[in-house]
Amino acid sequence: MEIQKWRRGGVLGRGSCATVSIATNSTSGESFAVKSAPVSRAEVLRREQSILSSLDSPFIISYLGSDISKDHRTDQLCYNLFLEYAPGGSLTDEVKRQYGRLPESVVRSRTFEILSGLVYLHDMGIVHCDIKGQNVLIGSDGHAKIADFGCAKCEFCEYAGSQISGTPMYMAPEVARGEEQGTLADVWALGCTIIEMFTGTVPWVGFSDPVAVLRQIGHSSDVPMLPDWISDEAKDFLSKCLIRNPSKRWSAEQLINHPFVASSENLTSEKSVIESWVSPKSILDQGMWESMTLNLESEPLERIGMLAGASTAEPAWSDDEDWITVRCKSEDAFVTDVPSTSGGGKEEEVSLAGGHMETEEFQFKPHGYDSVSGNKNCLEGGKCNKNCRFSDCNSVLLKTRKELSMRFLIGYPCLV
Ligand SMILES: Nc1ncnc2c1ncn2[C@@H]1O[C@H](COP(=O)(O)OP(=O)(O)OP(=O)(O)O)[C@@H](O)[C@H]1O
Repeated sequence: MEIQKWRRGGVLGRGSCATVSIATNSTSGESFAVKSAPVSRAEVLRREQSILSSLDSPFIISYLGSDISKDHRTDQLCYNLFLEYAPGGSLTDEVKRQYGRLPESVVRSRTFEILSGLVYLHDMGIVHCDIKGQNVLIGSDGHAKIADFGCAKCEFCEYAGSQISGTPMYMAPEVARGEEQGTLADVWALGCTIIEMFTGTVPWVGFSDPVAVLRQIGHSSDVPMLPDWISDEAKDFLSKCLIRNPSKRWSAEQLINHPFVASSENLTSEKSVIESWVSPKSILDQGMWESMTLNLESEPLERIGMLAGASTAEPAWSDDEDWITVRCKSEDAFVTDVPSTSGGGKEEEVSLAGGHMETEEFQFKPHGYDSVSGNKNCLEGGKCNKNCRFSDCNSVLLKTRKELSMRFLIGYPCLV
């Protein structure tokens, strides 16, 4: 359904080129994500739109439309890209929730899903150029979906894209040397993402300097170290992804038949769907230089400059939205009364419960999204119409006053 009237909710994340917020379709009541940037700086978003709008795969985040709106706070025109909302956050978030290591069975099915997305993209003549845990989102169907096409190159699109781009830690040797960035560079990055799923860390460890890591990737004969506890099948799969010479590296199409993933088609279990309903996170805890996306034109010094700039990211929550400050009265049971949403900054009391909250004072903003029943509103006019348990009403977002980088969903115990 075309999205004509919609309402912007709280910020889900901020990247280098855009802010992503949750939004509600005023006609259907359904939630979706809106990725916005000022019109004057929306070139990357328009490129993303031109690529995403031609795609249709369960393993790629769905495009729902776009428009231009006026930001009432700044009076600026904003370009908005409407996307399927991925309530499970990113794959990096999923790894963190599992204490930094996904079980091999889950790694297999996530790998199968990302690989299926890559086979589809490569067949369409598209190179993603920035595959990593942060750019894979977990959808409401429990599937991993490739997102963030801001760096993508497309053979047949209006915006072909030519420059080398991506995230240093995930770059293939030929990319780090600035030579080429084709579909096989996505396969190398997939190998790095699998290491991230197994270990919870970036593939190259012990580097404090992006130039050193680019030099290591581009000019040594090393490949990232494979975890020693994984199966031989997993090691063999990774060894095919992480071949330094791109002409010898396996393609996504070859890898989809590898025994590591061949049997995992239906492995995304009900459990992982349920586990995927969790708080989207701040980007601040992902602000390490290792994971920054860059558009790398050429020189190391320039690259460092870009990294330095990128690391000054703003907090993922802005204070100019109409959050309401509430005080936690009890540590048990229900949201018994959600105060009205009128008036940002107004302090009200609310009874909260279930799971410990480490702070007593926080802010919230209802979005009317119920994780149990799907897209139905469980909040009407700021009142909870169901006496939702925390876990029933997943999109009431909370944030602490003192730590802007933290946020919670009602229903989730402290995730800090
Ligand atoms: N469809 C979505 N559903 C839920 N959360 C999303 C969605 N799209 C993006 N996000 C959140 O917003 C964050 C930033 O989004 P995204 O990576 O697309 O922005 P970007 O500006 O392109 O980032 P980058 O700096 O990597 O280029 C993501 O890491 C994720 O947490």
